[in-house]
Formats: sequence, C-alpha cells, structure tokens
Amino acid sequence: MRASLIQIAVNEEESVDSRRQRVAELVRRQAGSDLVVLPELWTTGAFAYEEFGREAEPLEGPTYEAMAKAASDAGVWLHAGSVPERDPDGPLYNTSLVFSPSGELAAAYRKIHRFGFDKGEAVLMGAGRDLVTVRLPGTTLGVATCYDLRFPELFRSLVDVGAETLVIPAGWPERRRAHWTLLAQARAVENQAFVLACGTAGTHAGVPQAGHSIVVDPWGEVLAEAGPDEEVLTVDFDPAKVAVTREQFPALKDRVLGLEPPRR
Ligand SMILES: O=C(O)CCC(=O)C(=O)O
Repeated sequence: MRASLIQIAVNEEESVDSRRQRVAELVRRQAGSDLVVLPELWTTGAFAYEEFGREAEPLEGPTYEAMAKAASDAGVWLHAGSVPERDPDGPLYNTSLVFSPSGELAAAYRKIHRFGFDKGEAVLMGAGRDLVTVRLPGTTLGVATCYDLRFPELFRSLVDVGAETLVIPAGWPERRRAHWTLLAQARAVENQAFVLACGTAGTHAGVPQAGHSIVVDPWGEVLAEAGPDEEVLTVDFDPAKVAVTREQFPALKDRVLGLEPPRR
C-alpha cells in the first residue's frame, strides 16, 4: 500500500482560497498512491482562532467539494485532514473528512479532545463523541486528530473496533515536537498498528509548526519522517504486518480490564 502525507505549509500570506486550490492540485499529483493524508485545519491553521468562525464551513462546503473532486480526479482514498465545520444546529467542530476514490464521503470525524484548556479550540468548538473507522481494501483506518494523540484510551478503543492503521492529521507546534514523535511511536507500539501522522509546516498566528510528519510501523520502526518544511512524504507499507505482529507478539491479548480500585 502506498500512502502520501502532504505536509502543507500554512502561512498567513496565502489566502484560504488559494491554499485550497493549491492543495487540491497537490492531491491530484498523488495519483498512483492508494491513500493521501492531509493535516488538521489546514485552511485556517490550527492556532488561528479568530479565523475559525470566519472560515467555518457546512460539512459539504467548499473544502468538501474541492477535496471530493481531487480524490476522484486522482483515484485515491483521501483523508482530507480537518476543517472548521459549522453545524447549522450546534457549535463549530474540528471535523475530518475521508473520501473514497470515487469522491464519495466515506467518513466524517469530529475531534474528541479539544486543545487549549480554557481558550482556543477548547472553548470555540464542540467535542465529538464518536469513534470513526474506515474500511479500505487491505486495512481499516482508525481516525484521530492532533491533541487526541495524547489520549491512549482513544486509540485502544479504535483498536477494539478493528483499527489497524491509525491516521492522525495535526497542526502540532514546533515547541512540543519531541512529544509528537514519541507519542506517534508509542501509539504504534502499544496498539501494534501503523501510525500515519501528518502535520503542518510554516508559521501561523505566531506559532511555528513542527512539520516532521511521520509513518511508524506496528513494531515502532519509523518508516519515513518529513523535515520541517512543506513536503510530500510517500511511503510503501504492507498492511498485513499488523496481523503478523499481533500474532507473533500477542501482547494485546494479555490486556487485563476492569481492575479493582485500591482497598482502604
Ligand atoms: O498536544 C499538543 O501539544 C498539541 C495539540 C494541538 O496543537 C492541537 O490539538 O491542535
């Protein structure tokens, strides 16, 4: 299976419209890959809080339209990263869109863990509640977004519903790049799954982005890692390695659930 992670540079000098067109063209150029992955909130930037409301789109908005077409033009599965979604009956959501090679929406995932503590996304957006997996020929994707990476129980739940390849679009800041790399490897090792983690490059809202998108195999080996700038990271991997790893080193079978609290 060939995956291409497009680590988009999100800078304020470029308008959202031109970035959308540029990214659609970049997706089209990945014809021949099976799966293309984009980062989190690449239209606005994950830290451009004032832009969320201004650039929010209905689910089937301009980014949806452009990415559905790009996926079908290229004939690829496209995890189109996330957009600020305006729910007509509710708040904004940080919503990821996954398209099939014919341009049909295969899944939408509303980010569960919102970043910012008492500001930013955590107060501006609503929280998703639903686990999302997508069946592709050869593997099942489990989807999560950026800050979700810090919550291992989410990934365990995805594994419990069949995830074998964990896809994580992000807008991770340079300041915590070490956490990004470490957590991507940890999620791969503990879940015996592939991790495809696609971040942004550039600087927006004064926050330099980490770049360094990364692909990790179920044994924790880094198959490919991007540099700090805009880049397409292409990697070939064998999804069957998940089953082989889980069979040869069956640690997931040794889970002990429902432990008792300490006795007083
Ligand atoms: O957890 C982090 O350090 C970064 C998270 C983040 O930037 C986000 O979820 O947008």
